[in-house]
Amino acid sequence: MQIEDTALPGVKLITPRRFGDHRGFFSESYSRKALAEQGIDIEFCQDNHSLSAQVGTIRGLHFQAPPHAQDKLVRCGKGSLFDVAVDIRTGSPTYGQWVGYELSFENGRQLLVPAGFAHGFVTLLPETEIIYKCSDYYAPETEGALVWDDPAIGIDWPLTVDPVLSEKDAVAPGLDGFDSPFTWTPEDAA
Ligand SMILES: Cc1cn([C@H]2C[C@H](O)[C@@H](COP(=O)(O)OP(=O)(O)O[C@H]3O[C@H](C)C(=O)[C@H](O)[C@H]3O)O2)c(=O)[nH]c1=O
Repeated sequence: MQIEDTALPGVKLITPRRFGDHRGFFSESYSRKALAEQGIDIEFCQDNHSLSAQVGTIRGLHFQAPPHAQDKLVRCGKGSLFDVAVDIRTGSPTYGQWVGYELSFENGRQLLVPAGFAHGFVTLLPETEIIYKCSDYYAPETEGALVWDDPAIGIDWPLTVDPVLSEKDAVAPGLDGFDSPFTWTPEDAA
């Protein structure tokens, strides 16, 4: 398994090994032990799986606030998507900055999105399925959202069509005036 740092400390790009043969491939898509051996020891408790039928479906930018903040380990089970993490920790040197990567069935890549980061994605193929592990349970009373196209964040979405959005996502607020429930500490830089 390959683990790569990104421009946002804590956000990691993870590529599990695939064993190909005449039948196809086998991959350990998740191993707590393998991650812990590389310093990533998270106790995930909930798996999420969603299907987005249309290209250009954007889900996000979402987060859960403490005490139910979620680390997420995201992968694409079918199709392709551009997965984005945004640093929303007050005081962080990278506050409001984002990283994005194509996760697809083909490339098998995964993105670790720690608590303190908003998460969202846009689909690049029809019938795309996202599967992700969460380190805390769904707690709708703690959910928060930021609007996908906030110029203050400036995500360069690979969009070729008008986005397909939920009603909630279409009216989410921007970063201006956002009172983040997360605070960065120097230990986060470690
Ligand atoms: C997130 C969640 C939702 N739900 C129910 C609530 C709604 O009735 C339905 C759809 O929820 P929502 O429209 O919030 O789904 P997404 O827009 O895909 O939200 C997710 O999108 C981005 C990409 C995320 O990272 C979050 O996990 C999550 O916010 O599923 C549950 O029952 N459990 C859950 O954990």
